[in-house]
Amino acid sequence: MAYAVKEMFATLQGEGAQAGRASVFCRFTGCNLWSGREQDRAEAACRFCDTDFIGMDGEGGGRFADATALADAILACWPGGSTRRFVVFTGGEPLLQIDDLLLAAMHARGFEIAVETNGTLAAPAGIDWVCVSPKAGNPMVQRTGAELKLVFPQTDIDPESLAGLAFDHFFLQPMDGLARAANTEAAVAYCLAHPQWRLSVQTHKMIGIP
Ligand SMILES: C[S@@+](CC[C@H](N)C(=O)[O-])C[C@H]1O[C@@H](n2cnc3c(N)ncnc32)[C@H](O)[C@@H]1O
Ligand SMILES: Nc1nc2[nH]cc(C(=O)O)c2c(=O)[nH]1
Ligand code: SF4
Ligand SMILES: [Mg+2]
Repeated sequence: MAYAVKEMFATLQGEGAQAGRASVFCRFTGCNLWSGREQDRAEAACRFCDTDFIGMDGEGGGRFADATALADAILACWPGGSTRRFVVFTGGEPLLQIDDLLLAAMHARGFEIAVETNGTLAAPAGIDWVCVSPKAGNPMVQRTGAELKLVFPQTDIDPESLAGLAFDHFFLQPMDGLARAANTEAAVAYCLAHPQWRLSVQTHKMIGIP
């Protein structure tokens, strides 16, 4: 299968329990909850997205003909040596495109594989680190994983409704946008009162890296 990739770059994972870790980010084109066009945002199934995932015109983006071609490009992007290789598949919605061939090609190149998903699609087996970030009003199909990272606050999602799911880590990530400061304050207060939850700040935005 061919893969459509918006951009690919080396950076530090900015969010969640892997924050600070050297990574290659592979951002797939397209999402099932928003077209990505600003004129569609107000009516979209997910309305607070902070990401441009349209097209294949970003740094390192393009159409990759098969899993070997994409995996080789990701390896070429990896800045370190032969250990601790780490790829984060994101988007857009990466589970629209990830398949077993791609996972096998990354593992063959010595990569640990992480995925950032909205949880509306089942994750295939073989992903080493599944981060689910549920979106209010949309079905949560993928209900297990390494990390649940809830953008907070979202009307219609009470964190306690998710607190019993089988994840190793539970994070609240303040919703970025005009109300980021107030959302951060609310997330801090929530974590203080509900210590199962930890705060995930988007550290890459603070220090100005992608
Ligand atoms: C752009 S999404 C791509 C992956 C997938 N579609 C998803 O939603 O999880 C990557 C991460 O950014 C989070 N995110 C998106 N918009 C955000 C915002 N305005 N503030 C904070 N986090 C945001 C998502 O919830 C997700 O955890
Ligand atoms: N540095 C960095 N960390 C991230 N963690 C999740 C991101 C995403 O957009 O999926 C992201 C991102 O875009 N940049
Ligand atoms: S599901 Fe993820 S990529 Fe899609 S619009 Fe929402 S935050 Fe953005
Ligand atoms: Mg991002």
